[in-house]
Amino acid sequence: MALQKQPKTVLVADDSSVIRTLMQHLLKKLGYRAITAENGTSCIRTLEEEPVDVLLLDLNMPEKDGMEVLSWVREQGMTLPVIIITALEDVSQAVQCMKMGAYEYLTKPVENERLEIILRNALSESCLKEKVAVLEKELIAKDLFREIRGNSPALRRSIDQAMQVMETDMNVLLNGESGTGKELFAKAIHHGSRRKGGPFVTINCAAISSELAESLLFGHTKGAFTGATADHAGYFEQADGGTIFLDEIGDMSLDIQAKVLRALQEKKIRRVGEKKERAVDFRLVSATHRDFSQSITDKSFRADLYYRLEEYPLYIPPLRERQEDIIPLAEHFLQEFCKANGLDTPVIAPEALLSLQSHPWPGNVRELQNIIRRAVLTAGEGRIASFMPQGSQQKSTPQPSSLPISVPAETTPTSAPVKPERGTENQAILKDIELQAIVDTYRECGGNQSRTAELLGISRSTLIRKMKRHGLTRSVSIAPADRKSD
Ligand SMILES: Nc1ncnc2c1ncn2[C@@H]1O[C@H](COP(=O)(O)OP(=O)(O)OP(=O)(O)O)[C@@H](O)[C@H]1O
Repeated sequence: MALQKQPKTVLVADDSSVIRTLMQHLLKKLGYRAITAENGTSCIRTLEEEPVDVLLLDLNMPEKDGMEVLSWVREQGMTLPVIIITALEDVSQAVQCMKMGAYEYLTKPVENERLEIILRNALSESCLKEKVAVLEKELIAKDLFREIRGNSPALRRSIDQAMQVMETDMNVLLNGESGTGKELFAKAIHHGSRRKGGPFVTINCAAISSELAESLLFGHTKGAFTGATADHAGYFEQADGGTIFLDEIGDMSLDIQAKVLRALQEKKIRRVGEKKERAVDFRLVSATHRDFSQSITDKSFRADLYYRLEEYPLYIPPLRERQEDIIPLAEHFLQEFCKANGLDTPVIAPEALLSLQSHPWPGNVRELQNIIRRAVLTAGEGRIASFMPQGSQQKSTPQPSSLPISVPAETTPTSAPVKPERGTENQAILKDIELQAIVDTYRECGGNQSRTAELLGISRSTLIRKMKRHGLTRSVSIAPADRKSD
């Protein structure tokens, strides 16, 4: 069933009940929804309470007159067209109204046909303006978030939320695994805020010792402690007028947490060794990969600070939750790295691309970026045949006990050997990747060989040969309890 178009709402503000009734009648005939106000005060109240598309405004009204209403409309930043309808033609008044942003100035009596045309034009113009404003906003957002590649629904949701909050001054808590792009989000939020002209100061809380934290965050005066040879402004002061980004905030000591809470509540800080307080105007964006509920339960993180930090919680999904982004990101990193280093861009073999999609990416986008860079450096003949697992992958590499198919210990995938000859190294890596791809796909297909072969793009007999070569037996055990029985 087609949705019915909602009629546009026209507010008629006029102290004459005759005019209001006549106008209401005419507007209804023209297909508009007409509402009325008998003076300036009730006109403003109506504008505050409900959406109005056009305002037909009389100038001479009791309480607040039309000019006052018009200036209130503009002060509020309302963009609706205001059509002045007045009894007396007064050129200087008309000029003043137009200067104040009125759409049209008409004198009574107004011909019905004329009013009809003016209303239609005013509405289509304001509709056009709205569309331009939406497009402008989209363009700005595209530019702000252009560094954040990927178009998966999960990532788009995070970007949309960041766009909603960026123009406000709310504290944002970014939550996501390491390497998901939290810092990129923090930067985009800063650049999309009214503070964009101010500084963006980043601190990794995990990287500063608790002894130094106070002085680094809040500054110190000369002589405050041994080695304090000069006055020093801390990170909060440096962020004055801008945004402070506290990365890994879950690693902050309880002592510093109390001081950060105070700074957030009072918007004032005190340098170490100084009595007076200094006012600082900052917005706080913080990030963590932790589950705070645990830290709050075990009292390693203050609940009151947590609630302040997460005025707006923003979740950044791990790469494995946005499969659609893996290949576009890989291609982007490939182009970017080759361009930056003046290298020819190699092509990626289809099986290598496939292996990217079956990897769980514990190091997220950072891991993908590193793997692509390393693959470019080791690519032979302009072709990336396979990807080198990163050191961090070791953790995620399935061990025999966690595999759905039995793998002899000596053939368990490993990360690259420490420093073998290049040829041997590449062979070992290729072997690892192949084994990994087979194991992952086999598990995904619930032990169905034909389906596994199809997904891997090889024949069933090749799959069986490869499984034999890697020492993989066909005894499949999908349930964890069964695994050891192979
Ligand atoms: N969507 C993305 N598009 C392009 N590059 C990305 C994207 N996400 C992350 N990166 C890149 O991955 C790397 C890690 O990103 P970033 O430092 O923002 O992650 P993080 O979540 O803050 O990590 P950590 O928690 O370890 O500090 C950076 O080089 C960043 O440029």
